[in-house]
Amino acid sequence: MDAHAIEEGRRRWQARYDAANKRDADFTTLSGDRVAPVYGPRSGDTVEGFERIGWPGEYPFTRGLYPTGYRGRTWTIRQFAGFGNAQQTNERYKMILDSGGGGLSVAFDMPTLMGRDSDDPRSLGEVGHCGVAIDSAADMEVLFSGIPLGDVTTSMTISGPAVPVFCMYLVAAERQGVDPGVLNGTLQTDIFKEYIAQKEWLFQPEPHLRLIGDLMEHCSRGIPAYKPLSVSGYHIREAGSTAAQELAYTLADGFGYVELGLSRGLDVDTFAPGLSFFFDAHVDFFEEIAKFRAARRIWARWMRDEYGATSEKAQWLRFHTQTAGVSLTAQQPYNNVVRTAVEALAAVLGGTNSLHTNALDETLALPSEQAAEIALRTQQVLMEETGVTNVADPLGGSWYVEALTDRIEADAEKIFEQIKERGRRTVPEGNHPIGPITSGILRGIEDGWFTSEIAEAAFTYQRALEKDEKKVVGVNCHTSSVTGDLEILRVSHEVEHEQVRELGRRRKERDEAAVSAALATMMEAARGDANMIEPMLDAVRAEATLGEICDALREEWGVYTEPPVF
Ligand SMILES: CC(C)(COP(=O)(O)OP(=O)(O)OC[C@H]1O[C@@H](n2cnc3c(N)ncnc32)[C@H](O)[C@@H]1OP(=O)(O)O)[C@@H](O)C(=O)NCCC(=O)NCCSC(=O)CCC(=O)O
Repeated sequence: MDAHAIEEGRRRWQARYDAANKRDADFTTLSGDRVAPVYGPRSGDTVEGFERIGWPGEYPFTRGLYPTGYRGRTWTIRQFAGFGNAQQTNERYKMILDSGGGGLSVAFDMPTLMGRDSDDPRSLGEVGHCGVAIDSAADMEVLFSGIPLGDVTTSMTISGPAVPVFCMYLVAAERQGVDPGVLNGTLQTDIFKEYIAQKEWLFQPEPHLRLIGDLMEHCSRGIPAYKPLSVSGYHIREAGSTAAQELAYTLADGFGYVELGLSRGLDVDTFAPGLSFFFDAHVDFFEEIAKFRAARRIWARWMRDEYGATSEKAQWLRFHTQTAGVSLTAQQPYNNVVRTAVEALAAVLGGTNSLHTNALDETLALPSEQAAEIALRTQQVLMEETGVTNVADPLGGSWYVEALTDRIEADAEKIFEQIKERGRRTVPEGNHPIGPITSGILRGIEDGWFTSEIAEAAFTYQRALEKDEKKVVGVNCHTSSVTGDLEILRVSHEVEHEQVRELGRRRKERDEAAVSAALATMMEAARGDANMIEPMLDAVRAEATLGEICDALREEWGVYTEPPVF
């Protein structure tokens, strides 16, 4: 790009920066020097390929979504939390909000994630262990008691049974007297990544996609600020993928949901802002920063050029980041604080919109209160002390970071082509029921391609670790240590007994005939084409349980079984 065009861009950025709201904060260095809100090429310089880098707040958004960077608003501190019953988790949420957490993020226990009630025999021993147990709308009401749902943005990490859990959240809001139309938050919902990596699915892919389509339609019509999908690379990376695979599979999944919305006749500029993303921040500092920058650029280009998005918000890739659970070690667990800080810094320098920092004890158990506090304080140290919020995309223009960004983007584009090619093999061009990328994803799930690609990458890394080519402190180098064992959080089995008793009591008190009638109406919708959200909401209002709703759907749609791959 020639010097004149660069100067024009700088002026455009400056005008938008001047017009935007800024935080009332000190934007100087520790020594008191003023710094500019963004840096770019020297005046008069020509920079080849500068249109790929650009300025914060404009297409292709490589340098961030906002002209102000974090001067307008800092990232949301959103700590993922949940354990025991709704009452215990509610207390933890109040502690998080009181200590400066900016939003909530619900972790559900394994039975809830699998759409099973706490008294299901398969739930035995798991209730309240890796998250909070939610059986019905009454639990959701307790979970958010005293927390105004109209004011606090809440993210819920659940995909298989996301839709009935979302209905419980809407009913809890109704019971607080909050108009569901004003709710703002995020539901994970991303079923593609369940088949690809996390493996917590319920139904066959096609009916499940129809249910997600119903959810997208419902939200885009009536809950405009809510993000019904958090397209997740985190679990793909944690399963052992490379950074480029994480990026490419996740963005491809995102394209799949765009194709789903378009196939339902929804307007891309209306529904696309409801697609949000979720990435891992692993320990290779610069590669991660490059990944986040490439993610924004690829998404903006595909949304504009492939899917016809014209509004900026529909081209924006907004993302939450979690530091890499898989990088934490049980050996010398205090080192995990350092890893988490470095990973969190990479997320921030990559422009994350929301962040969770892992607790040092998470390889051993759910975080203790002290470990959760250190994790939260890690973000606060970055935000308040280090000066990283002063300048937007401070690494933009670094030869290394720009080259890495380009390389990861090129690798991702190659993977998109492979996915499309798999789709072409299944369905002839022009006949895709949802879209070409979706056909490729479904084929890749069906024939185990994603799983084996990830397994291959995981194996390559593990071999490198075992040959000492890659190092992990405390594991294959610097192993001697004076630190002792950590106190870890143990969730008592009494929680399970209490939850089962409470569920039994609620079942006795509800109007059985109303529950059966509401479930029957919901199943009629499931068998036809009508949007299922309203009838599901009625079932939830009648206190139908999560297990009852999911079992009815499992019966109709069939349970997914993964094909064996050797
Ligand atoms: C979009 C995100 C990513 C973030 O939403 P947030 O509400 O926190 O932030 P946001 O939308 O970026 O910002 C809030 C509002 O401020 C505006 N805003 C932000 N920065 C601004 C700036 N500089 N200038 C002007 N406006 C700005 C935004 O446009 C938005 O307004 P408007 O709305 O008006 O635009 C959302 O989807 C989210 O919260 N995701 C979290 C997902 C999550 O928690 N997942 C946990 C998974 S945990 C898991 O899976 C477990 C893994 C394990 O196994 O451990």
